[in-house]
Amino acid sequence: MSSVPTVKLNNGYEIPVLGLGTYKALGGEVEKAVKDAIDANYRHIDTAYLYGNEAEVGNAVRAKIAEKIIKREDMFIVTKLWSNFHEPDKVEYACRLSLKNLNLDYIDLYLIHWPFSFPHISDNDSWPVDGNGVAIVNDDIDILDTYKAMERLVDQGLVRSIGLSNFNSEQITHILNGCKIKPVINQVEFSPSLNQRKLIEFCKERGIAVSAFTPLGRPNPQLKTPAFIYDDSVIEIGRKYNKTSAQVVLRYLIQCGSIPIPKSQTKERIQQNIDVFDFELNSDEMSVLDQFNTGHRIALLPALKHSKYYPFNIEF
Ligand SMILES: NC(=O)C1=CN([C@@H]2O[C@H](COP(=O)(O)OP(=O)(O)OC[C@H]3O[C@@H](n4cnc5c(N)ncnc54)[C@H](OP(=O)(O)O)[C@@H]3O)[C@@H](O)[C@H]2O)C=CC1
Ligand SMILES: O=C1CO[C@H](CO)[C@@H](O)[C@@H]1O
Repeated sequence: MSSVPTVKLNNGYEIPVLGLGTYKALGGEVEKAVKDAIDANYRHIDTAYLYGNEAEVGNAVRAKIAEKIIKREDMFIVTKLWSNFHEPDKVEYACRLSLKNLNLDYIDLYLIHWPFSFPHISDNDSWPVDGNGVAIVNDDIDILDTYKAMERLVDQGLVRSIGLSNFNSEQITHILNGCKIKPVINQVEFSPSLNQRKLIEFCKERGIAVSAFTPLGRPNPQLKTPAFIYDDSVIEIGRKYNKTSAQVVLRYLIQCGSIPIPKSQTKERIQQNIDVFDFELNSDEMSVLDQFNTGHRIALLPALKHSKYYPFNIEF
């Protein structure tokens, strides 16, 4: 089994160009998925404090280290600061909670999960709402102040790299204008229906890599959505290379310059999703995939539209 190609980040660390997503994968299932992924040669795992599965992800990684299948330094573990820990003096506390959950000595990449923030009511009140069920935001915390607290985690050796997630171009600029340590990555939703070419170009010019979440658009076999998974033109391209439409899509996203993190807890799909390094789409085939760009966003979080840090009120 050959290793997955890597992308060199702006601080010199390398990240495998494809990773395993874990949102909604819980308990024994996620532990098994991460073990299956490591056996299938994944070395990059994406989790978050919000997902409530850091402990299981860490268990799987440590089990594979104990089996001598991997060493800690072979793995690239990503987790994220949730929005109720944006107060600068809460950031180290949150990071230590994640480290404790993972039961690892350091995190490879720690991301600010979203630019908007919530008040910290308790560690596990992740989506505080008022008496009418309306989201409570805390717009008094400047994302740069949160980011500066993240920088201190690098200085302390708790995390190797820091980055952003769901940040738009203006928010990235705000960070770049005041930071000491450049973010290495902005993790955003990116699939053929939400073609992030402008944001990728913007990030690339500034030395920031882009990882692609919800890369498969969360396929629904009953509804046959998203179209790019079930469309005959994509299935046809797959047939030419003996690949599924999901593999064609992941290949497309990699060739667009992103780092996709498809989630699966099904062994066969985990194996399938990483088996995308023995073919290349030509420019006509890339154009077929480009045609699915409707701008449809799954992670829209409309309840937060009124926050001054909501990222989707400008073009990119
Ligand atoms: N930073 C952020 O705000 C966000 C980050 N993320 C991260 O990105 C990851 C991926 O995104 P996610 O939203 O989970 O969506 P995905 O687009 O990765 O879709 C996941 C779904 O696709 C199914 N699937 C996986 N592989 C295949 C395949 N080859 N063929 C058909 N179906 C398949 C999975 O089923 P099954 O598991 O049953 O195999 C699951 O139901 C998340 O898990 C999370 O780690 C996601 C959203 C937001
Ligand atoms: O990581 C995440 C998983 O998906 C959720 C909803 O679609 C997002 O809100 C969240 O950021």
